[in-house]
Amino acid sequence: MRFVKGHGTENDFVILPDPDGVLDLTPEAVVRLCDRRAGIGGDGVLRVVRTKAAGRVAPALNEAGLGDAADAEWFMDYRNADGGIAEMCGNGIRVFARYLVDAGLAAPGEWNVATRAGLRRVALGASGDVSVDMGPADLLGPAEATVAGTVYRGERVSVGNPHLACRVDGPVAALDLSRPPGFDPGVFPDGVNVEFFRTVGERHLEMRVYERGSGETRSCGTGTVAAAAVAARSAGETGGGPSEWTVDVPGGRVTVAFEDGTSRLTGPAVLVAEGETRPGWI
Ligand SMILES: N[C@@H](CCC[C@H](N)C(=O)O)C(=O)O
Repeated sequence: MRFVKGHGTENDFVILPDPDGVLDLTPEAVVRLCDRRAGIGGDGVLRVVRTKAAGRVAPALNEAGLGDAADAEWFMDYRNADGGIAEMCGNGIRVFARYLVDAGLAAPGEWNVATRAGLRRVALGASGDVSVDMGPADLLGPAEATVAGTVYRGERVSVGNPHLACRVDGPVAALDLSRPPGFDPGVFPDGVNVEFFRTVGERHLEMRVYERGSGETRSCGTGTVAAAAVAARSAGETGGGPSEWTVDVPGGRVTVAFEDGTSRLTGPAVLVAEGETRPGWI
């Protein structure tokens, strides 16, 4: 099985080129690939499938209107490190787009990628940062997370996938995220990605995240959009006007811009290695 390894602000992925959707990518195989000691290591897997073959790997979604090759040539089949499926990945889609250009499967420019959350438009050059139109960040009301016995009030946010973005007063580095934050499973029946953020300057946040299905990661693109959306609303910037936020995460920095009811995530996407798994290992 051929693979490429890449990351976006150190949120790292095993990329599996599978244009015809023929790999038997079981949850167990994903866990083995993402294992940092016995496998390749990663926060998730990005399977690269032609949209016209996506019916093989995501049949229900395809029937619900994933789009077709005219809308998006490629489908991002994203998996968390625990083998579970997620709707969207903001760092992953940048790495996915960089891989396609690097492999000569897409040209630099602007085009759609099909995801389980719908189509997302990426913009990238021959090298450098990648921008993604992430769609609207929907603020859905208050909820709580618990870390080491302390309750943090936050906001439920949908960026295609579920988030709980909690503002904290002190440095995010002080939080103990060695265990999963507690949350109400009645509010989040499918689990949730929990962000903790603090304002460190004008339209400038620092953030840490505990991801559903992957644990604490060095960055979460959809999470940065969720945190910036909550911060923008607190700053009274809820209209269609331009509002650009810088978000520092342990693995680097991204920017999140809101305009005309949508959000744009911009940040690095780096490919670091490629290879082949040993026959029979998976
Ligand atoms: N790291 C990703 C989000 C990946 C999916 C998430 N763990 C979930 O289960 O929703 C990002 O960069 O957005």
